[in-house]
Amino acid sequence: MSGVTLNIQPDTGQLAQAAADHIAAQIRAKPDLSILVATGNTPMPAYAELARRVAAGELDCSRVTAVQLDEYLGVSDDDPRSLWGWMVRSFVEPLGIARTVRLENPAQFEAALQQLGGLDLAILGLGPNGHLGFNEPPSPPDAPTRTLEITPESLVSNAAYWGELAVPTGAITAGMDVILAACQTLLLVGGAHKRDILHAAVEGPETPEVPASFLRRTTLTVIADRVAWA
Ligand SMILES: O=C(O)[C@H](O)[C@@H](O)[C@H](O)[C@H](O)COP(=O)(O)O
Repeated sequence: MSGVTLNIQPDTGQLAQAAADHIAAQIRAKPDLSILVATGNTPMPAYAELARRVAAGELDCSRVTAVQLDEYLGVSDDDPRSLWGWMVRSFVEPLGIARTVRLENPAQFEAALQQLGGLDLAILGLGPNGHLGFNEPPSPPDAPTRTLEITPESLVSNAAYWGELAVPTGAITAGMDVILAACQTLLLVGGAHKRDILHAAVEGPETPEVPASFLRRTTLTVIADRVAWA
């Protein structure tokens, strides 16, 4: 079943609370939830709120499986730019998650997902160019898990994460096919600079030029702050 639920929050703090509520409710309903986990800046306050709830004994994530969404090519585990490292530090460890699926290569990843029985939830951020993970435009809905060159626009947006360090130019990403097969998708969007692309994703035509526009084929919840929508 597909359908879009739009949840507009007054500010980024309440966006994080609403996102944590949404994710926590799904974990309570299915404690062995399998979750595709975005890094990037937008979800971090929500992950911190989930970690607070775990530490307070309000939420148990010990049976959850965390699945890696994307990674730069040629970056070792101890490199500060490792997206695996970012996911482990921000989500896996603070939530007490024991099981993970790492994205190493397309064949390994697809086999691991099959063994897992698919994804229950995909937590996603929205690229300024409409990308999901590193499914850069143009990405059709059947774009598979693959390695690719990061677009100049995403190199600029990713530079904000790493200070003086250069952004690697290659990446591997879970495919559009993997994301769109998730039982539910959650798109987290904050900031006025995302307004146009958010409207394109939610209201514009479905097009490979805006990969996020295909999320409407899934059971999609968008949680955004007011400036990203108004
Ligand atoms: O980092 C990731 O996991 C994704 O590769 C990326 O798709 C990200 O979610 C968007 O680029 C939005 O990033 P922000 O949340 O930092 O705006």
